[in-house]
Amino acid sequence: MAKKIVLLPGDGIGPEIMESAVRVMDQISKSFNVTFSYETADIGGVAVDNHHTPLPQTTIEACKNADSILLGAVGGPKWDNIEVSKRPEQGLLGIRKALNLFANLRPIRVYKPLVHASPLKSDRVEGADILIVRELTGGLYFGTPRERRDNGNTVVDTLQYTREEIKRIMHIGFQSAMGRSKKLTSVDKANVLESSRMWREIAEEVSKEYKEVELEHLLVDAAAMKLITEPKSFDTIVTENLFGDILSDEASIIPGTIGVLASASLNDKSLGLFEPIHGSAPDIAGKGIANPISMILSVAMMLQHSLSMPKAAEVIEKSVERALDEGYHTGDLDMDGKVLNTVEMTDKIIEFMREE
Ligand SMILES: NC(=O)C1=CN([C@@H]2O[C@H](COP(=O)(O)OP(=O)(O)OC[C@H]3O[C@@H](n4cnc5c(N)ncnc54)[C@H](O)[C@@H]3O)[C@@H](O)[C@H]2O)C=CC1
Ligand SMILES: CC(C)CC(=O)C(=O)O
Ligand SMILES: [Mg+2]
Repeated sequence: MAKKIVLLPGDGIGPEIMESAVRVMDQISKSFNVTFSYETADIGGVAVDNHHTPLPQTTIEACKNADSILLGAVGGPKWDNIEVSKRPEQGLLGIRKALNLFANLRPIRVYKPLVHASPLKSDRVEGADILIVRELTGGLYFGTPRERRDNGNTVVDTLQYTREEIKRIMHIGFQSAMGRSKKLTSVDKANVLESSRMWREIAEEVSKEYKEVELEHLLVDAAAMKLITEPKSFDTIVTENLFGDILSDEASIIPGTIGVLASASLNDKSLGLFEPIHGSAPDIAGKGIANPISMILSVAMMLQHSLSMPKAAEVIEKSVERALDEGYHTGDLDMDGKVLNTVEMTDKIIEFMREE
């Protein structure tokens, strides 16, 4: 039976790189003799324009009935000054909450050809391989109250976590570390924040169930520095929502561009949403030059984590690596070789997929 994939292209470069994703899926379909059926739905700014809300109920329903979901990106200057509940970003936060996608996996791998694309010294980045496990449905992005008070002269955001929310993401952190090199760095700000002190306590508690995993704690400010100075000292990182958001964008310096970083957002069932870690890149939207690799590797993560097709995921990863290895890249990467646009880069990757 056909696997039902909901496509949420969103805004800015979202639709441009989603086209690449669908072409790659079509190739997988041919090579592996599987059928995908696609349903496209609105989210973010495009949904505000078409439905007056960044997350229409029809989009939530389509996602709930899907085998898996791909998302491009949301947001852009057009919607920066509308009322908060209608901001495109609320659509993304809303779908994460509606589907309980609490575990966000953000791998940072330096493909060999990217070693010299990084602004960091190559001996620091060669072989770096990090997985950031980011809590995705709690913390500052969701806590209430969040409001202006005192005639607009005071502002409140709320950082709230329950014990259960921390425990479940900690288990994902430890389980991920078990499948890798058994080292887990829990990142917090326990010298200042009560929420971080509870985070650290729970990390210690849960670690008793994973005796083989070496657990270390790192304060987020020091972690931000060490990620750049010693990226290879990390294996798996587990952290709360805001810290994970910031640290993963920072980590894009390691492979040299945010345009190659993909992610999986998973719940406790088997449903997942797969998306690049970057945003809608309004500065390059409409020019056809976005790097499609972040989206194409999100397809690979979907095949791996959601559709039980690890071989197909491998074909995509190998083809991406080969394209980069042969010098083909988009303009966001500072490396030797041939600069291609989004469509040409996708063509190259698909050409190599056919040869796998
Ligand atoms: N998951 C999502 O949908 C996210 C949405 N946003 C939204 O996106 C909009 C723009 O946010 P920014 O802060 O500019 O972050 P951004 O991630 O969109 O862009 C940051 C920089 O990275 C570049 N970049 C990003 N993706 C690229 C790709 N695939 N290829 C080549 N270059 C790429 C952009 O051109 C820009 O210079 C905002 O409205 C923001 O709220 C931001 C982050 C995540
Ligand atoms: C709501 C989003 C714009 C948050 C974000 O930047 C992300 O998830 O990477
Ligand atoms: Mg972000």
